[in-house]
Amino acid sequence: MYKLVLIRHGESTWNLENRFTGWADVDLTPTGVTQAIAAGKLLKSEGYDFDVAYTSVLKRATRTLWHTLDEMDRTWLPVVHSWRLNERHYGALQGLNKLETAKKYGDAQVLVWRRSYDTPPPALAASDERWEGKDPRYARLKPGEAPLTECLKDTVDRVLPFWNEAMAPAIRAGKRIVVAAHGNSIRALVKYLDNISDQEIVGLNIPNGIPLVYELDADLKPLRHYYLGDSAAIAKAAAAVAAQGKS
Ligand SMILES: O=C(O)[C@@H](CO)OP(=O)(O)O
Repeated sequence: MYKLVLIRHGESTWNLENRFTGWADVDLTPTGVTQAIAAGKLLKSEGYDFDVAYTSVLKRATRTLWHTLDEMDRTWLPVVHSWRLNERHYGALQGLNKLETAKKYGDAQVLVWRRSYDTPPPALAASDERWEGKDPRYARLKPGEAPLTECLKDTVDRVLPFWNEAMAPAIRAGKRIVVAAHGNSIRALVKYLDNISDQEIVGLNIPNGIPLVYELDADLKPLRHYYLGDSAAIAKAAAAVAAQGKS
């Protein structure tokens, strides 16, 4: 039996301001730092240890990982960054307030933009100064790989090659891995691992900074999964994420 630990980054400044974030590279809030430290303490106290860590190229996930590993006295572990673990790109919604957007376009439209499997939010123009495609961290991407918007299906399509080519082989080789990523890149992975339907995935929300453990069989099929920590607090945190786009 293998174990895989997934952690959504701690609260970010735009989580706090309730803004659509996507590939915008915002930092953790002090609460977010506290959550990441608590995740490390919890993992350590429950006897978890890792051989390699994976994260995105965004600082809210990277710093979450650093704080978590620091608490575990594992800052020396190899850390692999991939843009494929980035948050789902939020297109032209990036930077807008979720509540104000719900008041303007309605809760139903915002739910489609936030959670539908295959309807992307309106795209950014490549000429828009908010577009990240020209940032040096994306210089090695092939033309067309840096998105202008993404639905969850697009995120699944770009996360899976990284799962298949990096994470799954590492797990099979006996490496204990931890992944610090984002609400929707984790939803993409969970959808694939648990074979969740396009309809059901709409209702799945990942809370900030709480380790999600997957136990996998020899074929990397999930046997069970669970969050570490207080289940009532975790359910409340997931419900709060679901409510962010309601007017
Ligand atoms: O804004 C975002 O990029 C994500 C995660 O914070 O939000 P949502 O839960 O609306 O997908």
